[in-house]
Amino acid sequence: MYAALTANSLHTPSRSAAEATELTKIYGEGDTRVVALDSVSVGFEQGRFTAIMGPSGSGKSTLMHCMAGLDSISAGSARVGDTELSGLDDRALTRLRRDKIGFVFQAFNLLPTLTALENITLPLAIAGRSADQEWLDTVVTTVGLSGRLAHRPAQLSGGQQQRVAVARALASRPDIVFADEPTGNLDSRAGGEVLGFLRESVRQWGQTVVMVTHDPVAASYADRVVFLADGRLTDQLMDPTAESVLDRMRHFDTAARTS
Ligand SMILES: Nc1ncnc2c1ncn2[C@@H]1O[C@H](COP(=O)(O)OP(=O)(O)OP(=O)(O)O)[C@@H](O)[C@H]1O
Repeated sequence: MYAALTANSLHTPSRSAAEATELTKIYGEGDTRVVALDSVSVGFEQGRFTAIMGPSGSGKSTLMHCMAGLDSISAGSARVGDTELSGLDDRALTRLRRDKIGFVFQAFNLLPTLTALENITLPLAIAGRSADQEWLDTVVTTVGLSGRLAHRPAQLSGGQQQRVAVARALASRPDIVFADEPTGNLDSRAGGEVLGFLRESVRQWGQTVVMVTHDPVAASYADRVVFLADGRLTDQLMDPTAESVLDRMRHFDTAARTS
């Protein structure tokens, strides 16, 4: 039997790069009211790779979107670095996302008319910041894109496009990278490469990464997996392997069927 969580709370002992405290998100009202997150408390440790898992509809994307300032929160708080998100207006949230957060989405979200290099440096250009050339070279080399920088997204494979997206997320040295199903559109080899680069950014550069995934193999690249069910945190696993994640998921399935 796995240890039950008495509180809906998974705080980490050291300083968190981002933290939710009793975070609640409610969509709709009346008959359409959905409690997507129900008083969730969780910290995402600095310089660590955390995966968020759980069944479809359990609130994974909502948690990520609320923590990344992409969605408003209904109650409780969400903090990124020293910034409390709940008090921020749209302008301040945009600035926070631009300056502090890197994003990797399932659908790559590259601009088709720009080259790989232009896509990578676009967030910096929008922020009016010039790229740190040495850092950019390091990132581009690490993700294996040196020979592809002049290509447009349509001239790149899915795996290469997602590597551009990873380089774009890392280029500004953000406080935290949020990745939403980053390997969902990739075959296992390309997916493994992308996960390897995210893992490497944590190991080499102390990057903080938070990733939503359905895939136990993807989750095994993380240092820690937190599990959601019905908008609540149910468990966590440290130093996961694909087998231990699968095992935990089977346990939840059994518990759900017998409860
Ligand atoms: N914009 C919205 N309006 C209304 N309800 C929403 C909205 N976004 C999410 N929900 C609901 O909130 C709950 C949590 O959704 P969420 O997308 O966070 O789950 P998830 O775990 O990411 O699911 P999946 O794995 O299928 O992507 C679901 O019941 C969903 O229907």
